[in-house]
Amino acid sequence: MSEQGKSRRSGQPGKSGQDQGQGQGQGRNERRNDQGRTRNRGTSGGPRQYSASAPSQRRRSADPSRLAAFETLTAVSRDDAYANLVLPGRIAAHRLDKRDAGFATELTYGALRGQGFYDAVLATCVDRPLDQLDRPVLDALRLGAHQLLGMRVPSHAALDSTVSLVRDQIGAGPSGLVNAVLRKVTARDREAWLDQLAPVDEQTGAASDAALAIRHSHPQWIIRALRQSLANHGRPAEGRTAELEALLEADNAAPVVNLVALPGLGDLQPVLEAGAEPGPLAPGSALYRDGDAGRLPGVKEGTIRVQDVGSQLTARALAVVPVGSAASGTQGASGDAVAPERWLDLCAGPGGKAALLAALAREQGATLLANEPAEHRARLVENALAAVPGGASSADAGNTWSIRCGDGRDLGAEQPEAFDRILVDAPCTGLGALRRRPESRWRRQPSDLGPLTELQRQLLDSAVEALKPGGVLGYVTCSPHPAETVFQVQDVLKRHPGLELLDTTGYLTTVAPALKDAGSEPTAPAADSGANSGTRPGNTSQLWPHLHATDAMFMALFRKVES
Ligand SMILES: C[S@@+](CC[C@H](N)C(=O)[O-])C[C@H]1O[C@@H](n2cnc3c(N)ncnc32)[C@H](O)[C@@H]1O
Repeated sequence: MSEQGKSRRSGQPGKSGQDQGQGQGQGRNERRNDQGRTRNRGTSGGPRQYSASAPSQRRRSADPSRLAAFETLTAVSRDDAYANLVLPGRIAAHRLDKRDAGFATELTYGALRGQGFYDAVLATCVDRPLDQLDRPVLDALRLGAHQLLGMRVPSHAALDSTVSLVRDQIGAGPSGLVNAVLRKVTARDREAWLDQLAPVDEQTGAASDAALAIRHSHPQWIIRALRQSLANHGRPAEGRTAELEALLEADNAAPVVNLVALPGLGDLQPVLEAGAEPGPLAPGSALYRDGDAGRLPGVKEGTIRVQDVGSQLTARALAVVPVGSAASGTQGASGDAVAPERWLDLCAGPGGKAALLAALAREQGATLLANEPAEHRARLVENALAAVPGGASSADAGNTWSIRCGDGRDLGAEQPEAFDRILVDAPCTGLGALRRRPESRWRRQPSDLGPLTELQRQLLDSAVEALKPGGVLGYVTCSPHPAETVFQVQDVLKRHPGLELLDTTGYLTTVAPALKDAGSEPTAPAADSGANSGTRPGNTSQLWPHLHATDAMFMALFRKVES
């Protein structure tokens, strides 16, 4: 199989691709190294005050697990790094055992998730605005505050260890300030701080958005968007605030590791024997609660993959929808053999869904083109797909999959009516994955929505053009924000009257019957919400962390009506 234009064979992502990776927290034209740090940022995090002693001398006296957490936080705040990419390297560098690695992980993620609350507390204990503190000092204060107010670390241990860390890593002067501030923090426990800073109405028990923002450590604009989305999805008005709080709490809970065995390639049995439990929702899935999933059999080989169950279900649902008679893969009236189906993953990086789709395509005798514009992310896609035989550069005949490194907005014009199934897993705010990306809620801004929704719209238009008549399109976001989900669906239906919205919930429950059995189907726009024009209940689907223990994935399935 040879792809035209900017298409590249496996292993050779094209030079034409630019990093336009807004997907899940990434900005345009960013480059990240293996540690997840942006390159060439130098010391953009503002002035730093390091002590005069050599790093090797300093490190000797700092507690290694706290040091790993501190280094991760400073990389996040100074270099815009992703904590989940930096932390494993720091854990390895400090040779932390399982227990200490667990402590460092809780400390890092807890401090990042709880930043809204901890900053509100710290602001009352510091004699200047927090943004006037050196960033490493603020990072250390957040680590101290989380130990004092969010973990069961005895106060004296939290205080002493944080002060030593600051003395070793930043200097004696800042350690005095940190000592004084954290002593003030110890004056109240968590509940007392919440009562002071984020009171609830004594009569009604209701909290303002400002109070919820502190109580659950989310920016207010995200709280408003989540409330709106719950309302649009017909969640009962009575108890909606309690439901909103349950959702915010789910965002703050560490997610259980979800695994998937690539169909026809991965064997779940050894993983279950190694301590994983069978996944209750998705076929071929497992949950792992016991440490480093990287050590489980099959994970290194890539046939067992770490992937949120919501993501698994969207890929599987796209694969089961029947395509119309004009598309490939269906038997003609004469019974003649027809061409294999062609599948497209338009926004594939880093390749989670593409790997599952490629394995499903291989089983169904179809082929997959995985497209990604950012070169370094296209390489991640290639790594993800490596476990599936039949890559375009492999000796294997058949070429199950290939990679194109280019802008998905060009693909429709480049290859019109070429694909039977297309996944548009669009770049989005990622508000549905706050559990996994603890820093992203503080990075995202409401102003991100405009460019992202415009890009989603253009990618959808390109996908519609690339879709064969009778073909199936899956639109997916890892966000429940109405502008990225139900309103995007209404708009695409208006722009393309030849698109038919399918029973998405029906297909999701086909691949995950447990969703129905548990009486917990994905939610759909309510009749009176204004978000359902042109749609029926069930024909878009929203999963939720607090209802389904998945990321808040949205999916809408369409078919291009044959002319
Ligand atoms: C939500 S992520 C996709 C996640 C992926 N499907 C997975 O399951 O691993 C969105 C991806 O879209 C890519 N992207 C950004 N701009 C794009 C464009 N113009 N065309 C195609 N993809 C784009 C981003 O780089 C990012 O990798």
